[in-house]
Amino acid sequence: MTLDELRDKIDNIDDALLKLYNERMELVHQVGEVKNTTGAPIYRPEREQAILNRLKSQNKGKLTDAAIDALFLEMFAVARNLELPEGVAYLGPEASFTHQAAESKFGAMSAYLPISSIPGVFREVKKGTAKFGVIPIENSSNGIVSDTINCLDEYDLKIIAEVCLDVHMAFATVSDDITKITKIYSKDIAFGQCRKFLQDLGLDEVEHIPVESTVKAAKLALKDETAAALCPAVAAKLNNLPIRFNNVEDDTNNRTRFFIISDFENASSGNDKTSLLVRLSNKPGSLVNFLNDFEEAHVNLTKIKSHIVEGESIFFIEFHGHQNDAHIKPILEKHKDEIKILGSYVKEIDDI
Ligand SMILES: O=C(O)C(=O)C[C@]1(C(=O)O)C=C[C@@H](O)C=C1
Repeated sequence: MTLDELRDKIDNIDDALLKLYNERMELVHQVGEVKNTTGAPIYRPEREQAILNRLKSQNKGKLTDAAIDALFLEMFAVARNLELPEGVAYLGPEASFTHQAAESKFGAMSAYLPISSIPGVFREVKKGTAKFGVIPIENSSNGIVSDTINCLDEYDLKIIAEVCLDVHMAFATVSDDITKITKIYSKDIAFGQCRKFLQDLGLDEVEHIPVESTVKAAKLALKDETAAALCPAVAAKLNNLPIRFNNVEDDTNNRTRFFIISDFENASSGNDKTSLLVRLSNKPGSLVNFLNDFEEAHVNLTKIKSHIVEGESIFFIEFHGHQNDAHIKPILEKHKDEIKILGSYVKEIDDI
């Protein structure tokens, strides 16, 4: 076939797709009307997951699972915005890793609100300025984010989804001579994550200047020929700062997990994870007794981390399953005075 013939065929398919998209959006609009009468949430991660699973299992074409995710998640985000435009608050600034995590769930069309602190994200969701909040919960190198645990404890909001992102750093500078670099801007945590790279290039001795965000680091490096920034590639691109080296972090498996919080509870998807905060009495064996109940019910515990809130020790616990599953509900009921259920949500990863 000639190029023109191939393009004619593509045009025909695009016309058919447009018609189908509009037909689908018409139905989505009707779903929105039904939900409006009952006050049901627009975002249903478990329904989206079920659609994706069904499509992937019947897929016989060139599309990979990741490609199906990319196409359909964007379409769901557009659909949700047509049902009811809802804001997304995230730990900013723009181009932060949390922003990327937010965009991976809420697509290009959502109204985003960068917030400068984790408690600020919780406040804005609680007030209703935004329907959803996106915050980091843990990083594979740096562990649990205490601010997020504190806020999950303090606020009556639910975890409704998790997102996991590979965290890659770029070394970006306007200088084309690395030996002229006298200072590097980044977030304090990032210098430690890129220590070997800095040593290898003889940049461990130059001044390391910690700033609030890697986006700010990119902005500062842009103004100074003797400076560089360690920042996500998107932050460098957003500021037109040339990237000299990509993926400069020591641990190339560096990953961060994020939570999406809102004011509603998910229904079961059949592939869920649940997060809890647990305050146990200060008696010998109380933790073992608590955990035994999960073992006896064959519940797979995936995480247990102790955390101090105002001098008091609490546990952050996660397990596979939904809080309403028949084998889990009785355990949560038995311990209801000791636990705070933070949410059940579609399991994206087994553990970070
Ligand atoms: O099924 C629903 O509840 C819908 O609102 C429709 C739809 C979709 O586009 O298929 C859109 C948003 C929800 O998150 C899940 C699915």
